[in-house]
Amino acid sequence: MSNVEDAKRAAAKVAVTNHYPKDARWVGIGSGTTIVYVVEAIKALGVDTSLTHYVPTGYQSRQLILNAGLMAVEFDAIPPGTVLDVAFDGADEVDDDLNCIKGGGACLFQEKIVAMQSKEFICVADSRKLQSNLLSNWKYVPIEVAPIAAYRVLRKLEELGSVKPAIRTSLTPKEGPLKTDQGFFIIDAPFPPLLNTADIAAGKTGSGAWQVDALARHIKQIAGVLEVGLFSGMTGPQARSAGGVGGQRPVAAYFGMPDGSVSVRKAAA
Ligand SMILES: O=C(CO)[C@H](O)[C@H](O)COP(=O)(O)O
Repeated sequence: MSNVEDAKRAAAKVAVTNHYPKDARWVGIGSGTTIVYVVEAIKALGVDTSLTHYVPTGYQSRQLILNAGLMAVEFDAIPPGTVLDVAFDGADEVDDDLNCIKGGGACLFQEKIVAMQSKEFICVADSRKLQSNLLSNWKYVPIEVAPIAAYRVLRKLEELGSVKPAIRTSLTPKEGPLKTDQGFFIIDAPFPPLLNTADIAAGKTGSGAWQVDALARHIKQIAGVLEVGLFSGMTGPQARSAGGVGGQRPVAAYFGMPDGSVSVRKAAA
């Protein structure tokens, strides 16, 4: 087992220990390689899961839930008014404000609606994802788009300053664009590193540098965009005190470090 895998497992264990309610009824399960260790940690708790509904964020996530012997309930089968107790997910990068880039695994749309339907969204990752600013190590924003609008969206992204945005292609021997679980395309749009709130407070703007929320809003406004892989704005508790349900930004992010420790970033209340 590599150090990175050990780090993911360690972070998942601490995140689940700290945030999994023992009487959970509705739990969001994200996508990717790290979430596998979250499900492992949930099973290791040894709590009764027979009445718990696990809401997947895509095909891989659903298979993970089913293979663990847990009950999978698709997002559109959640009874009206139900708020998930918690959602766990990985991330491609997390900044000082706990804004995230997601979508490396092409599941960002379902990941966002599950996070936003949850009281608490918890992020689990390894130290490579821990950065002060988004787009430092991970170089592009994944964006889910309607296939018919893909070339128009590419041009609009260039107008926003993206250099060489590209339609993601399939990793399989089948040539052509990768299709998401919605049958949409993913565009990967490189931008320069984004500004965090400390940069804004310090008056740092930088040429062509976007603030996270502002870039997310501008991309979302392009007709043909289903969802943007920038998770920013309110946390779940903030959204609920504003009369909403949940937020896109995690309340806490856990990072497995190379020395075996787990580093935690928590959102301000
Ligand atoms: O956003 C995602 C999928 O759309 C994943 O959560 C993200 O890519 C992290 O994956 P991994 O845990 O394999 O590093």
